Amino acid sequence: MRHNIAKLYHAIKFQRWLGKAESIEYFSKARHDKIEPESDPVESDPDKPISIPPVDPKYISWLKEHPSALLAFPGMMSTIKGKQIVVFLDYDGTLTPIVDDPERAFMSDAMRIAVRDVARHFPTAIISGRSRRKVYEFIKLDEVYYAGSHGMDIMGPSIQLDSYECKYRKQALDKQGNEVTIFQPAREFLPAIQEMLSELKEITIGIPGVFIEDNRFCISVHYRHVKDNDYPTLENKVLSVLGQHSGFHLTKGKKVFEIRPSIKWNKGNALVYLLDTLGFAANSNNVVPIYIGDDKTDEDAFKVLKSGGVGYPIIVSSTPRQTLASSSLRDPSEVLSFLIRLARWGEENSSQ
Ligand SMILES: O=P(O)(O)OC[C@H]1O[C@H](O[C@H]2O[C@H](CO)[C@@H](O)[C@H](O)[C@H]2O)[C@H](O)[C@@H](O)[C@@H]1O
Repeated sequence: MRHNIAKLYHAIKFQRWLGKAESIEYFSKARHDKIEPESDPVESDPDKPISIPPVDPKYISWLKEHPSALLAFPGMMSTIKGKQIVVFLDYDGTLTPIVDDPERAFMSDAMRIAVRDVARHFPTAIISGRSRRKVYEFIKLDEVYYAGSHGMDIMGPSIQLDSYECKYRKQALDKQGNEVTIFQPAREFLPAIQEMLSELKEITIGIPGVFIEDNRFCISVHYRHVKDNDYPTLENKVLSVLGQHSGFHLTKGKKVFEIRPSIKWNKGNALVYLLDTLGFAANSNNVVPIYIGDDKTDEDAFKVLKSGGVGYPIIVSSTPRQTLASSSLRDPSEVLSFLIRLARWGEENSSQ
């Protein structure tokens, strides 16, 4: 296992990077994901009669490659027993269903209780594309760590700054008055992000349905409500704003363009940063990270676990998808069942 964690670190060239780096490595050139409109399930109207969808044979065969984490749960736990579990959770599409209005992606009370109960037994972090502040407002739990802006804004365990001197870190107090360390590797991009926000708002004013979300270290341009005819115009306008600012690139999520600083830092790096600052890198032979996420940006974290041969990368999907995850959960309701079981397992095993 120690060898596996070393591989994990090597995979993203982290190796005590935190202690040394004074600047974050930039992409050699701006990388843009291939931009294609994408469909995904949106939470259905609760008043509609329930119809059982036909079983998709492709999904059934995909499940053989990515078995249900619920069915795999007993096997997983028998190998984990005695080791330290650390839980990482994405937000949209994982802890809440995808909904039409990004401002109304509220988490259910049942999910909040399940996440809280998991966090009472295992260190738990949320790693989201949203701003850290926004995701905290949705989750409202003080028991978990938060990494917003796709990992570019982490409020994590307090670390000794003299041994980890770096211009991207600062000490702060959380809402409970506990010392935490804030790590923001894209801090110098903030002025340019504010400029881009104003430019995007102005340039897209004539396109009905566009919603621009300030995620602090990145920007989401939502087009879920944009007419198909207007999509190419919107895409051109977004690319034209991007073209005026060097050091940024575009990725694509669920009906959303995401503009991000071109630094080599993603959800995978955030996962390793949190493991390291939680103190598990030095004593890593007993650590089992579990990461649950539904989107393309979560693949960066899956990749870290897969290449290190450690932990459990779990994708949330009800359709067959190209993924590095080893197992799957169909939707947030299955995520809820998984978290409830995990918390119960933690309860039973902590009292032994
Ligand atoms: O990393 P995540 O926590 O999954 O954040 C990714 C993006 O999630 C949000 O947008 C998505 O969810 C919305 C609410 O369900 C939905 O309306 C939208 O179409 C989806 O793309 C969030 O609003 C974005 O800023 C995040 O980048």
